[in-house]
Amino acid sequence: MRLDVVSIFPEYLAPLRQSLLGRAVADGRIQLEVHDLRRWATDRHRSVDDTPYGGGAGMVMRPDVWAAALDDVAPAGATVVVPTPAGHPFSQATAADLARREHLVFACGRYEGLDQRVVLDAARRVEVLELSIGDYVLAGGEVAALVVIEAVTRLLPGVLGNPESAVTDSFGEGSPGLLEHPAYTRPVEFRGLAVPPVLLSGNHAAIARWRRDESLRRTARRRPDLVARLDPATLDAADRAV
Ligand SMILES: Nc1c(O)cccc1[N+](=O)[O-]
Repeated sequence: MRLDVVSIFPEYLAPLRQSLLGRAVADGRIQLEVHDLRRWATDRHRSVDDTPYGGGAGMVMRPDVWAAALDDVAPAGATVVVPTPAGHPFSQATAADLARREHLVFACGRYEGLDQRVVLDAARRVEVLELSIGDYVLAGGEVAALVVIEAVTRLLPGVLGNPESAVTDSFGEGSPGLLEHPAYTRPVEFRGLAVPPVLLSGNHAAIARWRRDESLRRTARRRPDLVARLDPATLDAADRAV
């Protein structure tokens, strides 16, 4: 997979060269290039934004600068991802879809975002996905791009240390639509808090049952919206008793 990220703050993307992803980049399993949007600015002030038509607060990022950048960085076949609070909700399913693509280009906006014609123009020749990672206000798209890139690249074969955890995590492909159960490690007692005895029992069936019950309880408490989406056919009698 090739990743290109365009931003006026390229240094924001430095975390992409750390940890497992950084190792995949260093050994060439993933190609990564981060671009400073101001490289495509044309005036002597290297400006990238302007006042909004129709008035209102804030500044809008200029279409000429962004279009020139995407013309260079997003060839035919690439998928352009625009992180924006107005985007389609990003989910694990979206991450799995993006993980199957060859070339992702992240257009990280600032201020009030990109002139909409940047999206409309790019969409004439490549797929453009406007995605939101959540209903809260960020200063720009860079942090959202980091979230999406991590969620996507950890699904790529050979990038994640333990492929199994990509399946068992909350929302992972192996997860039945439930939040992950609580996890414990040594010591068996810590500050007066003990590990649930079932986890020490060696009884794998009982451990699996406890973990499922805890997932159901946690999901019912924290994410009733996920419970409402569960397929009743996937719940057995023991589930219903939780
Ligand atoms: N929420 C938000 C934002 O405020 C700015 C850029 C991107 C996002 N987002 O992807 O969710």
